[in-house]
Amino acid sequence: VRTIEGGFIGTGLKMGVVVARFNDLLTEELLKGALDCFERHGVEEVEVVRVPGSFEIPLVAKKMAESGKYDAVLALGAVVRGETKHFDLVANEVAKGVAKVSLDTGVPVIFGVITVEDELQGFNRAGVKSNKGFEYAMAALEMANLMKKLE
Ligand SMILES: O=c1[nH]c(NC[C@H](O)[C@H](O)[C@H](O)CO)c([N+](=O)[O-])c(=O)[nH]1
Repeated sequence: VRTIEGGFIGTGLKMGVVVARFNDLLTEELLKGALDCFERHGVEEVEVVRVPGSFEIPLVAKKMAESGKYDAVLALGAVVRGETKHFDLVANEVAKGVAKVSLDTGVPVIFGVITVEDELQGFNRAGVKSNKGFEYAMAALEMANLMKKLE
């Protein structure tokens, strides 16, 4: 049986990150975790693009993926139910949009948008208990390497 897996070595990989400014107390922490992960795995080329909110992520992720400049695109955002009545709308649209971009372009786009009830839950995921940004960056490394192996 031959199993194919993507490793976590980042040298030679080009990573794109699109991060929402909305709830930036949370998203900047997610970004810090992701950049720490990339750096510690040897990624030398990372470009960070900021958008107003998570709803804008899919369009910019598509533009980045289509540019052919990145081995993977990491989408970071935080949708907090407490603040918005249209929590589900934003969260669902972003998830659907990110998945579509990935399939349409063939570039891994990692869904790193935390959807939480309130800011405290958000902080728990953005560094207090764990940093989901680091974890999502690991998925980006694995997928970037895996796609190269499947070529
Ligand atoms: O990233 C977020 N954007 C949010 N809204 C802004 C949205 O992403 C767009 O930027 C805005 O609708 C303009 O298109 C949020 N809320 O509404 O609460 C949120 O919790 N998180």
